[in-house]
Amino acid sequence: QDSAKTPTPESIKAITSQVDGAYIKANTATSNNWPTIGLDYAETRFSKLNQITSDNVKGLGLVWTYNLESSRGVEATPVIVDGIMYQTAPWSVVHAIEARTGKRIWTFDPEVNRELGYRGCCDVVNRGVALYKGKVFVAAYDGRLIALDAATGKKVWEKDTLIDHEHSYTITGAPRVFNGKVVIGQGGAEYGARGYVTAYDAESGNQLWRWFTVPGDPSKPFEDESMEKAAKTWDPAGQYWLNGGGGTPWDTITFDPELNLVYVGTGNGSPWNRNVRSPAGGDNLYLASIVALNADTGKYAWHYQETPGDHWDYTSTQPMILADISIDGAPRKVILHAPKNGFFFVIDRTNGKFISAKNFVDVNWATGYDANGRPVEVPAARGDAAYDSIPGPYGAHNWHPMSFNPQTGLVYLPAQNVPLNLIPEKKFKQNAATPGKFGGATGWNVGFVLNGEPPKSLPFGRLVAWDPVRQKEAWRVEYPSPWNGGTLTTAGNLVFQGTADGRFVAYDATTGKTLWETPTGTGVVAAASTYMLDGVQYVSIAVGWGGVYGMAQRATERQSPGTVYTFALNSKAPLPEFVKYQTEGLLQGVKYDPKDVPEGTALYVAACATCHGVPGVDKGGNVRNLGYVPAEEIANLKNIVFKGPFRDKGMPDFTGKLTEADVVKIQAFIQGTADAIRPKK
Ligand SMILES: O=C(O)c1cc(C(=O)O)c2c(n1)C(=O)C(=O)c1cc(C(=O)O)[nH]c1-2
Ligand SMILES: [Ca+2]
Repeated sequence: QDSAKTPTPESIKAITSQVDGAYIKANTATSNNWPTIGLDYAETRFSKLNQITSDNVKGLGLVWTYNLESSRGVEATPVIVDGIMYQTAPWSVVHAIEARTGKRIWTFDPEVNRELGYRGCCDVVNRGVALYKGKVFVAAYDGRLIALDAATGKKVWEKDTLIDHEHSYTITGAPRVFNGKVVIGQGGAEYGARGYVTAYDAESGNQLWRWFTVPGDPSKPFEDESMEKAAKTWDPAGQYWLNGGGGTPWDTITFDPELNLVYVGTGNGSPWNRNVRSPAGGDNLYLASIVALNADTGKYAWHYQETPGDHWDYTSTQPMILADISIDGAPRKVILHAPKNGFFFVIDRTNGKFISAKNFVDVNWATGYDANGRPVEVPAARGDAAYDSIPGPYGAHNWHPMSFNPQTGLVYLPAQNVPLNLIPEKKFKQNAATPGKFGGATGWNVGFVLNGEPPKSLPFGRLVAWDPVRQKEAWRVEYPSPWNGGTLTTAGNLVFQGTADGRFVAYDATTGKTLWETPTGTGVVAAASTYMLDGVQYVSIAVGWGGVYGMAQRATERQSPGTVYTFALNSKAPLPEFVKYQTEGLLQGVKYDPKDVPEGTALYVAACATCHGVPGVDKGGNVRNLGYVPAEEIANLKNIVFKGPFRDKGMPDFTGKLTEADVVKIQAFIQGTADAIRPKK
């Protein structure tokens, strides 16, 4: 390459210090750069670039790859300005990469204590950085918000954003920056947590405002009027504040420069089960809602609740898109949103008024929405009996970003069903770690027994092209597995998506026809970005299988490290050599007493199942399945469970949480299960 173009700290400083609100707005006119994870403040993920088109995309080839040296889920979209790329990896590690060559500029590891991996429900992922006036902002898994010098990767400031360290708070989301403020939420509502968003001064890190998503302890004063209003929709008999109530805004927070509002997508109830959280019922504001806040003050402006009285982990944290579209002949400023609950929403973003909602997959909890924007519920969905939740808690759409192409008028949406059965827990206790309760030993406490009966719904993964005006599917692509990547759409009439089975694919945006694809080193969950550099259009995607579904499941036999791939027309770099998934045969020969299996089952469900899945039945995702590890490891399980060797990979130390006798029972369950499923000769 032209050495004049090799980035130096001075040149990176000059480039990145230009990035502010005006820059991001100006870039929307050209899409030459990709300065925020969603491309623009509206987070359309629609690029105006059209060098790569549906006619020539078959000539797309690899330019370079960059090894993120990670094994867990990679969820961040690459951010690129003038040849400098910022990408995050698992454990909130930031990489600055030369976009021309794929060479490393710097990396920053916030050194999150790996033993705290279990404090998050859903893999030790990170959804990306925000770039603003020469600084890169990243939220660390352990709750710190960190500002880095974009040129050097050196820390400028760091703030602990957590209100306490007793509840199991973590951060996986990307911060958003606007008007000199950096805003971040957090996760934790599977464990007991109270959600909030906080704005910090981008220069100094000083806290500017904070807004809680749900009311707190009623014996204390309300933080603001919105909390006073919300408290009326909760039943204090549930003592929800002990568990936090939930509403954790763990992903989308979208800034609207035109209306000076910030839209926050709030999370599920904590615990999930409303019958124990708020026994008399109620909407439980502001769970599972879109809430608009004044961007300057953080003051509540309006809300629309997508799932009143959430009962199924139906978060509304899924990425939203701000669009100006014509409905019934009138121009409307809307939010396009597809939360976990399976309905596609069009909301007026000037006032939060419901415009329309339609299910984009089959659902069984509601038959539709009435004219006032309330769901018409199916009573069995809140009953006392075992219930096949469709969508299940993995959502009909999870965090994987969708995109909106104004040329086709279509939204490209990664949809799915992951079957799950919910049995209401009869003797729920706040913050209790009961054997038999999924994740109980590591703090999960949702008020349901999961898969106590085998779910009967069928899994699927699907790319849906959705017309938000007609509320109708235009086309679809079926996949062999749920949990496919986010989407990118372009003026070249293209949709790009990575897949769970390890491919990166380009589709015709109008018809859904497959135009090009390449294999990738592992399953893809993140979304791609595209940008111009020296007159050439590039497409980059970060590949790394994981997230909540990807810890225990897999859909490809490839298991390469997290890797950024960059493509351009007529480029022919060879693909890297892929790493094959290594597995021992089905576990055999560990001695156990069959009488220990029932108790071992309950202990395994509480301590191991969240990450390791079902031994032998699941095949292992980015965390190994214990039915396919060397027999010596299971025979010596206590050496792994107590102060064990995998603590630096995210495994908790179970000292004080399990006893040696418990571990013997868990061994019995693991080997017993492997023996039970072994084909009989
Ligand atoms: O309630 C929460 O606080 C919370 C947090 C997170 C997270 O921070 O990643 C997820 C979820 N919930 C969740 O329900 C979920 O399905 C999920 C998937 C993922 C992922 O990254 O794959 N995170 C989360
Ligand atoms: Ca959740």
